[in-house]
Amino acid sequence: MNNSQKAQHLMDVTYPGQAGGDTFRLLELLAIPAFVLDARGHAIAWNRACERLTGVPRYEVLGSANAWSCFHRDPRPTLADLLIQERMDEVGALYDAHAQLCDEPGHLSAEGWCDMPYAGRRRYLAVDVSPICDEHGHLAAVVETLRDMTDEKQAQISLEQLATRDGLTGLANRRCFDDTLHAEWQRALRQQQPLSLLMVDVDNFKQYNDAYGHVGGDECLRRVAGAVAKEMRANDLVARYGGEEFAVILPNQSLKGAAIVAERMRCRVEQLHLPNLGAAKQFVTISVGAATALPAPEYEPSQLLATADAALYRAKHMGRNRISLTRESDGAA
Ligand SMILES: Nc1nc2c(ncn2[C@@H]2O[C@H](COP(=O)(O)OP(=O)(O)OP(=O)(O)O)[C@@H](O)[C@H]2O)c(=O)[nH]1
Repeated sequence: MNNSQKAQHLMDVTYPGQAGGDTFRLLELLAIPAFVLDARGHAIAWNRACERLTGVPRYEVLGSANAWSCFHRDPRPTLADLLIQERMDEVGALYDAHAQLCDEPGHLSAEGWCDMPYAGRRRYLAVDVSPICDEHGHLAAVVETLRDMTDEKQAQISLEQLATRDGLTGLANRRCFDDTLHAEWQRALRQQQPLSLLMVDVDNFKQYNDAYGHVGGDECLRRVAGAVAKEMRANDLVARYGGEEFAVILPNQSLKGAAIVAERMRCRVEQLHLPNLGAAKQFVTISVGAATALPAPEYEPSQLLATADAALYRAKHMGRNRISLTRESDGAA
């Protein structure tokens, strides 16, 4: 039996007497993972490549409405399900990106992360769906083809990280900070919410470098960065602003809340107990300036920065290892 006879035999066994058997046979020969759902959402084809991608053999899927469970841990429809159930308005919420494949309705592509619970590794899949209609134009089935784009996606994420991360500490870099501050300022303006900013500076760091060398200084910056970042919530951003200075954006946070975060950071760094024998406290400490603004069209984010900077300067002036908050006289923010 040659390969094509073998494939034919396999399809006859798998889909005995199935209408559209030729289509399914072709599908089986495809190197691209593909499956077909009928108009009720039941799987009627599941090719070899799809078995390899998902780790699920066809006999476990065919005839069931559970194709989704081969891709996701929690219940959620495949793109083919969405097309069958006429729920295309949900595509945007379920996938990272999507587009119409051609002018004809129902031909769609989308991409996003899938858990792949049986294959055992998350994968970023690009998915295309196309409807199959009967002679009356009614939807009879939907073909879904899949491409594993995990390597490409990871390369893209790494590139984005290179562009937005600080190489020494792994925190957001200055460019990312500037972009985020601008975006958060606009959001706070639209939503009329407060925006808080912390400027954080390592105390007596010149002495630290002098005592422990530049390599020791770098390690110290990494430890301080880690401690500062531990106080962050999901929507906050902590960045290396430059040298031994860090900046923290706290969206929708009052000055009182910002002061609490700042004090927690100060304590956390102090508790690292990193020796700095040249400093008064004998340990590495930080000073923090906090400022809050309710953005208005006549103000600029740079004013908030200047106010937080002034507060930081005051904390240094008052003896370091402390936080200082905005005062009215510090400016508009
Ligand atoms: N190891 C290391 N040192 C850095 C880095 N960036 C800046 N520095 C050093 O940080 C020190 C900052 O010194 P100063 O600006 O005088 O401030 P300070 O000694 O911390 O004094 P106060 O801020 O007033 O408490 C300088 O010695 C810089 O060379 C870095 O990436 N790695």
